[in-house]
Amino acid sequence: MTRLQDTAHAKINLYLHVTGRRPDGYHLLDSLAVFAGAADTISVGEKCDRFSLSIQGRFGKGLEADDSNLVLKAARALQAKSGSHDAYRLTLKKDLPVASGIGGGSADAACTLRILSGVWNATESDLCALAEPLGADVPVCVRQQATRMEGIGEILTPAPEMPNGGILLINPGVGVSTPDIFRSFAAMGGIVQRTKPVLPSQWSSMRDLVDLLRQTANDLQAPAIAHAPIISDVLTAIQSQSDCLLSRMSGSGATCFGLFPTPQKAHEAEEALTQTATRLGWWTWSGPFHQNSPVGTP
Ligand SMILES: C[C@@](CO)(OP(=O)(O)O)[C@H](O)COP(=O)(O)OP(=O)(O)OC[C@H]1O[C@@H](n2ccc(N)nc2=O)[C@H](O)[C@@H]1O
Ligand SMILES: Nc1ncnc2c1ncn2[C@@H]1O[C@H](COP(=O)(O)OP(=O)(O)O)[C@@H](O)[C@H]1O
Repeated sequence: MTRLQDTAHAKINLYLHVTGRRPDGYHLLDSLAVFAGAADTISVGEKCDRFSLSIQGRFGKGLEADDSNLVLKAARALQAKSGSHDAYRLTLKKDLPVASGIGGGSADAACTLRILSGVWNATESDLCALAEPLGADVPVCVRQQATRMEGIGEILTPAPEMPNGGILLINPGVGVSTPDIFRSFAAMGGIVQRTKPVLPSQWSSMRDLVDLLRQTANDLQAPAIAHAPIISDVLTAIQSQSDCLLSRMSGSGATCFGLFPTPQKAHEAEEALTQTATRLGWWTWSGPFHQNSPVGTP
């Protein structure tokens, strides 16, 4: 019997500036993270002696359901914090590509914390404290709301809610390692001095948002293209769709996104690219941005 279920949404870095480096090697970032409707799903089933995980979904194959899985890591971290010996059968429906710059694993970890916080009455501040050691992207995924991320991802400031636009996501099926991309970033020249973007209190339209994004970049895009040149082809394919307002890579890649005036325009672009995507084995998704529901209400 399934007791609880929640969705772990794809995180999209609309811009990503690398602004510095900590003594431990982690990079300081300034990034506007938003969430797309595309998501994994996590379900909590029967109570049992030890946490167990079964994995389904298009991208489930190749992902181990062992102790390295961020779902189990998150569940055990919250169990330890709550002092409980209860454990549950967990199921992950993995519909987001793995190691693809949209934080699927981080979203899964945060989603697990949110669902189990309902079981153990953990507070949002408990979740935030547990999120940070699980990965730099996990804290932003706890709330799944438009957020400015700074530090290595732990300094979070609410950002204006997304306008009612559409987003197209394309992943060319090439897994990209985040540490490798940060290493290449340093090797290719490292930090570029940039003016810090000033975000408004709200966006009046998608065009308003895109005007600001045009003054920004994803600093990891060039190093990722050096690892996986196919990313350039994906960006060109998205940009060549009518009504595409902006195309860019998310995170450390290889998933790229296109912004459109409406979800319908994003669907039309996805349809126009169906043949290419099928021929080349690309994963595509189009639709609206995710609008958040509060923590604890799966
Ligand atoms: C680049 C970003 C941007 O949102 O997204 P993804 O490409 O992963 O989606 C994130 O910072 C990724 O966060 P996450 O994937 O959780 O990273 P972690 O597991 O904590 O770290 C993996 C490795 O990436 C490097 N790393 C990560 C984050 C950061 N701010 N600086 C880094 O240098 C480090 O080498 C670290 O060992
Ligand atoms: N539930 C999970 N989903 C995806 N990846 C996971 C998960 N648990 C552990 N991982 C590991 O985390 C790494 C980063 O995965 P992911 O979050 O999908 O990358 P990205 O943030 O680049 O999209 C993968 O290489 C994978 O082996």
